[in-house]
Amino acid sequence: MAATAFGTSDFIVVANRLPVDVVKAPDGSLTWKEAPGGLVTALKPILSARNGAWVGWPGAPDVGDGPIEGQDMLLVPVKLSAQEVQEHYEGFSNGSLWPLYHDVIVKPEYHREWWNTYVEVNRRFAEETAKVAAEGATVWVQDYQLQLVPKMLRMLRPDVKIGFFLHIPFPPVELFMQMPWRREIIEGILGADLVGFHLPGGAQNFLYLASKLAGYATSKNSIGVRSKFGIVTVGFRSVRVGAFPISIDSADLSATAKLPETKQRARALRKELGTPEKILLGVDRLDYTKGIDVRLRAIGELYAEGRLDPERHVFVQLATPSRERVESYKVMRDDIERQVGRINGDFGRVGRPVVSYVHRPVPRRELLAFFAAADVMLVTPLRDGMNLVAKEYIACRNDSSGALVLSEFTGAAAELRQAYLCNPHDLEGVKNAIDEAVHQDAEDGKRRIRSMRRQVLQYDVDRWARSFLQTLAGTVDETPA
Ligand SMILES: Nc1ncnc2c1ncn2[C@@H]1O[C@H](COP(=O)(O)OP(=O)(O)O)[C@@H](O)[C@H]1O
Ligand SMILES: O=P(O)(O)OC[C@H]1O[C@H](O[C@H]2O[C@H](CO)[C@@H](O)[C@H](O)[C@H]2O)[C@H](O)[C@@H](O)[C@@H]1O
Repeated sequence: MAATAFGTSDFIVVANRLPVDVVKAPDGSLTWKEAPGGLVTALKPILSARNGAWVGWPGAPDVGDGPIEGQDMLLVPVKLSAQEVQEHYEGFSNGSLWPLYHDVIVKPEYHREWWNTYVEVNRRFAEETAKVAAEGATVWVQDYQLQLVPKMLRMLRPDVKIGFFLHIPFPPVELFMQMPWRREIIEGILGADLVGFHLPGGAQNFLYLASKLAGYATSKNSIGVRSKFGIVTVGFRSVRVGAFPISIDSADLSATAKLPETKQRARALRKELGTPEKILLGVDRLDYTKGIDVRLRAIGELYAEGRLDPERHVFVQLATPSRERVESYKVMRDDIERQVGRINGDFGRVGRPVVSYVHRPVPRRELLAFFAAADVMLVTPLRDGMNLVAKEYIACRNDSSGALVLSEFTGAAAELRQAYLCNPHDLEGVKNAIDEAVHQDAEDGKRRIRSMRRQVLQYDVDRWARSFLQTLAGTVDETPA
């Protein structure tokens, strides 16, 4: 699959963001920087290997028109005005859909203007994609920001094969029914030939809604892990619906973590942190779904109860800025920074904070050195579609040392059963999981990490993409579960 000489492509990823963001320097010049989040981490190696095209928003309002060659792929920018960014991205995508699909952790807001702009922006994405898709191309539409694109694209280009993958949880019917435009969303997604979710539960929720809300006939079979799927009959078409848990480029991460320079940097980090006995680490986009506040509360109480020792145990939280203009994100940032200050005030000393907090993205190599240095990784979301960070940490533990504390409310918990699993709503449970992980028996710890490494190294991002794309192409067994 490749971009053709005529500016069209036979393999296209359509995602809200391009894999790089345009940044405007004070002198007006434009540069590119890596876009945040797991969707980009996962899809970049897939598209580079296939030399396809990526249609997406460039993260800035005023980039030039037309496709851009680069990054082993054709980048097709969809320009959005400031108002469209506000109403489509910050508004409907991250003020309505994101909280609704993440268990209403904050209250979703529903505004007709946001919805109207969501429809318009989805239409623009569909039109741009229709222009660059070669005859019979495969188009893979990504995520909640673009749920109407499959249907719109099918109307414009009935010749292309359309896949849709949702990177976040798909909620149960009781929550989804809140959505004022619920039927339009289900119909939009059903424009695809194949609809993928991380977990069988999301696929089941979707099948149920397609039948009960939109009245389509669905296969009654239950969906198992990976290649089993259900069917929705839409007119003369069959739409397959299944679970495809995403993963990471495990071998590449493992190899980079093994490099002498990564190990050296990991040793240097330990020194910079005051050579503690144990380093605890959190790595997240600064998002209220990630449970950063929960882990800080747990750590504060563990220091207060003497179960963690400020002289021997330090915590590092790396937080990438995210959706900073959305009010709930501002409120959460203030809360987290207040908690960091309080814990350091109570338990740190001058020149030796117990919590080191960084509010900016860390370069990839540096991040891997942190994973290699961390004795205990804390992943405590209140809800998360998958959570690639948990898998990245495991891939970097080449000597099988370390421990993972993992929320049951992540997609990753379905695969990483040997983690110290916890319920993020149960503070004592989170504290106990952290305590156990910090004080684990070394041999038991190795057994756990080895077992998780087998899973992560075997089922990598390439297998994820291949299993989705082969199902879309109809080259795998189509017998439902
Ligand atoms: N502070 C950070 N610096 C650099 N990369 C980060 C940082 N926080 C998260 N990342 C990267 O972003 C991705 C996050 O993916 P994931 O855990 O699936 O959650 P999400 O996509 O919701 O942000 C991972 O590849 C992770 O390594
Ligand atoms: O584009 P942003 O608004 O900056 O947000 C970043 C991405 O966040 C979400 O990531 C999800 O995808 C991951 C990979 O499948 C998954 O592991 C994680 O659980 C999800 O939260 C979002 O879904 C993406 O669209 C964003 O680009």
